[in-house]
Amino acid sequence: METGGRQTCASVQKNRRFKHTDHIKPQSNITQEKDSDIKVMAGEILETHESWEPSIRYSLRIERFCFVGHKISIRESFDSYGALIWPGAVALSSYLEANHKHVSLLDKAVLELGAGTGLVSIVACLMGAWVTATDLPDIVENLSFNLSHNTRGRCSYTPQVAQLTWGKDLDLNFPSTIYNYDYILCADVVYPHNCLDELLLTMKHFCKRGTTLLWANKIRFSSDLDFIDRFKKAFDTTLLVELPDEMVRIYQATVQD
Ligand SMILES: C[S@@+](CC[C@H](N)C(=O)[O-])C[C@H]1O[C@@H](n2cnc3c(N)ncnc32)[C@H](O)[C@@H]1O
Repeated sequence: METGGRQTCASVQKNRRFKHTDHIKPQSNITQEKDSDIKVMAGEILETHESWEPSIRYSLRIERFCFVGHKISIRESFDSYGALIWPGAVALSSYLEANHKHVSLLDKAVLELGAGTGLVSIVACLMGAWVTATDLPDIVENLSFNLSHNTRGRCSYTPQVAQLTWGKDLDLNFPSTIYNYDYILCADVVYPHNCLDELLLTMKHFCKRGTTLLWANKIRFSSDLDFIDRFKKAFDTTLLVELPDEMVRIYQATVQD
């Protein structure tokens, strides 16, 4: 059965297998690129990112993937960062599928931050996890649709969807005494926005002893590298994957000893 990625670019995605690596390449050659996978025109590395806006230039459509032996169709929407499937989501989904023995999600409690259209949460759910996918209030309707559409009748656990604005009311809505997760998943949550402090705070809130955080991100800007420095100071981190062509890295983080 076909497996492993976006069906519209199967030759690229189908046989991709990610392996653990300790190697990291310098990012000095990050340049402007057109990412035809997600139809977003990313800007070049900037010292400041005030002028950066993604240029979304396509019509509403369904993206089709095949992961863990299941066909997945994702309904994208308009006018929001959470309306598109970003490269980090494809990379993290591929990583989870390829490393299912190392990262066993079976019967694990999984939380996704900034889930967007829901691809990563769907893959985690199909791998047997009890998943809560979270995002901003405006995003959760399409997120719920995609999760429900792709997991109904296929999964042991019905995925949950919750509104979660980074840094907001975490102790109130997600008190650590009640909400404990085995895995926190994040894909392309770092890009030029003014909530990076709140994002790191939220990662720290959920990543407790016994939790593993997996974060996949396309590295575009100097501000992304700054966040990586802060991320490394906040957690014990390992670079699991680096995809130079896609400029995507996947980090694993656990609480510091
Ligand atoms: C670049 S998109 C990535 C979406 C998805 N993870 C993917 O890789 O396809 C960033 C996501 O973070 C969410 N987000 C941005 N700011 C947020 C905030 N302050 N609180 C919660 N989610 C936020 C957006 O709504 C969006 O879904």
